[in-house]
Amino acid sequence: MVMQHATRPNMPVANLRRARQQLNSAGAVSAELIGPVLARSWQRCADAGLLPNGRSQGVPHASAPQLQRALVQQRELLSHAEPVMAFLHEQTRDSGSMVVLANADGMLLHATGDADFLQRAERVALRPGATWQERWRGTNAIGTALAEDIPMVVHGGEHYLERNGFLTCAAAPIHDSAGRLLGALDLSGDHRGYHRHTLGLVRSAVRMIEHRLFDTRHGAGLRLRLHSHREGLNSVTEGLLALSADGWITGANEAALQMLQLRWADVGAVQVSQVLEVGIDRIWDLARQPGATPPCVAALRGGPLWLRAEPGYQSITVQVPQRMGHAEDARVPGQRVGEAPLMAHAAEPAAVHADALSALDTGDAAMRQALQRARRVVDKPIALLLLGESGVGKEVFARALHASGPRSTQAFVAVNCAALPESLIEAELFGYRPGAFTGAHRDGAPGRIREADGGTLFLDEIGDMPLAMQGRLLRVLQERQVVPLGGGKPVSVDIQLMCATHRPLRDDMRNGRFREDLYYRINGMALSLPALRDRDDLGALIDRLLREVLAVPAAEAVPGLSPDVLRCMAAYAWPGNLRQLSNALRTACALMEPHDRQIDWCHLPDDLVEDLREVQARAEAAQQPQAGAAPAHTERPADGMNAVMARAVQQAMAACDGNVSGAARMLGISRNTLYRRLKGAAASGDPST
Ligand SMILES: Nc1ncnc2c1ncn2[C@@H]1O[C@H](COP(=O)(O)OP(=O)(O)OP(=O)(O)O)[C@@H](O)[C@H]1O
Repeated sequence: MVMQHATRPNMPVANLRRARQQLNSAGAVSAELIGPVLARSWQRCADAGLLPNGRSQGVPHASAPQLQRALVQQRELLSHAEPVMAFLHEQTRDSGSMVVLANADGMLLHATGDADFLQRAERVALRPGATWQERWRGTNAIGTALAEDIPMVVHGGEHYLERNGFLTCAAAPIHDSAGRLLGALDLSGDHRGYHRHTLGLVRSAVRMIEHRLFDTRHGAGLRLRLHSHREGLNSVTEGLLALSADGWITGANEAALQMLQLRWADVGAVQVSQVLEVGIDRIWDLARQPGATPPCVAALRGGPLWLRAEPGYQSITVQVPQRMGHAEDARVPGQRVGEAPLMAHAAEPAAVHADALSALDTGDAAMRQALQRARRVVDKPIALLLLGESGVGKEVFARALHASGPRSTQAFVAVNCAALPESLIEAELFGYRPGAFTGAHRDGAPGRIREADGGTLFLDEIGDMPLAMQGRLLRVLQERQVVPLGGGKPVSVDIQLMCATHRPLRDDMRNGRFREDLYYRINGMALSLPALRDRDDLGALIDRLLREVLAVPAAEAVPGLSPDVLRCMAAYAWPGNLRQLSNALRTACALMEPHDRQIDWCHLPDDLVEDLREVQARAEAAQQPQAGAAPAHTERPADGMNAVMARAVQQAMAACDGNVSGAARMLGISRNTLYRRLKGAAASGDPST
């Protein structure tokens, strides 16, 4: 099979042709012909059953709501990548190219580039929402860079699928400061425009993104910048280390790992004094003298390095006015005694992140009370226990609290204790040393508790944790140290603990299913989140969820629900709570046609329609004097349709601050109809309207 397209000079077309022939006849390809990386990739594609000249069947493409969800999940990456992508596009403008960002699953999140090339790229689905994993698109820079976790160029005929042979692409993986793969950045263009500096440009852009992510995550704490040349400090090629106050390395970038000859598994497990000839006290001294000349110190496993230390905004000393409280009270966790926080900086993230908690307040009294109580302990080391039925939003609540607190720039690590097999929980939580057990990764793993160091550990479904593991967890919480499986030195950890369960944990404790000592450790304060059927803000909640799904700003209208549907929803028991409501609205948005003005029965998932129709039938039957059917679990007892409608009207009016037009839009009815309903309610003496 002969590929049509040219390749770059150092990969002879003849080699590619022979490698194709080998693959066709022997099912295997020789690394000598095309290099080990490409050979491995082609082999994976062949093993996945891809035909070089075929069309792949069933390639996944995200729907608008799925893409929206992926964008929300990766909003931090996106917010840092977008300006860098714009910059990269600026550098390559009019060269017939485009810049693409993909998540770790190879789904394209964002693309920008020259209009004519964007159009050509559309033809091979190089656009947001498409998946560019190797198994669907064959060897390509994004998919292969992610699979191999290395920066790489895939040029012309090196693409496994013939139809991608017109492209030349350079991509590099993006990592966070713990080494987790977040996605890849790619620059694609016509293969005739190949330039050998393209990969260098992409790598620099990725370093910029990783720098920005690092600063956001670790800006509050002590950091070191490293370089083998003094002029390299503060450039994109510098090494970055985040340090705990007592000198543990808690985050890094790849350059720092290379300079110090460390691996990602060493992050959280190695002290700075083990790799650099400098103690933590000297680093703190340097951090307090921002203008001082950077010193050059010996790296214990490499050449000398210039370094600059930065204290982070939590540690900078300023005078705190007395009326703001005692200086001691104003101290941020992790801050050293005798220092007070720089209020201007500390207040700034607080103001930004307070929105995360406020956004959860859509008017329900029980939820508001839980939020207010949580807000009071947000900056205190109090373990929080969130109680409530499945799907009420316990994890969403925990994330919002983390985002609103002083640890917001640090990790939020969620572990679902019910989802892990008992045999894996231990390794997952506590980490393990190389070779600790059969099947262990050869580099070992730091474990989720250490990944949460400096941030928040969220243990979901803690009630399902096996008793033996409860004992180990208790020891970690008491001693604030983790010992990885397979032995080794205990590693200190500083975590804010939040736990959640839908189980009656007190009962479990009384009948021996849950350790009493652990119960009191994790329950510094318990908050119960209301079930959706007990909330009185359904209208406002729906409005907020729709805005989120459709990414509509507050000032613009979102489609309303048909009055019929809303009435039934208000009377429904919602066994799956907010998860069920949110999924139903996502489905509805995906099924709406551009001309649909409101969400109606035809847009809802079938099983929900079935339940809601049952609610409707029972409510109508209840209005007939002789209809005696007992209400099913799907219906609120004694709710006639009029009462349901009155409540829906009341909620909509409250959500819109009494604005009749807004409430009518939310209910999907005309203003006149709403006035009629308000009048009717007043005449019938309904106190709620
Ligand atoms: N306040 C909210 N705003 C928007 N969506 C929400 C909110 N709360 C919950 N959801 C939706 O409900 C889903 C479930 O939320 P979450 O995982 O926090 O619930 P949970 O109570 O922790 O559930 P479980 O006990 O099953 O783990 C979320 O993925 C989200 O789609």
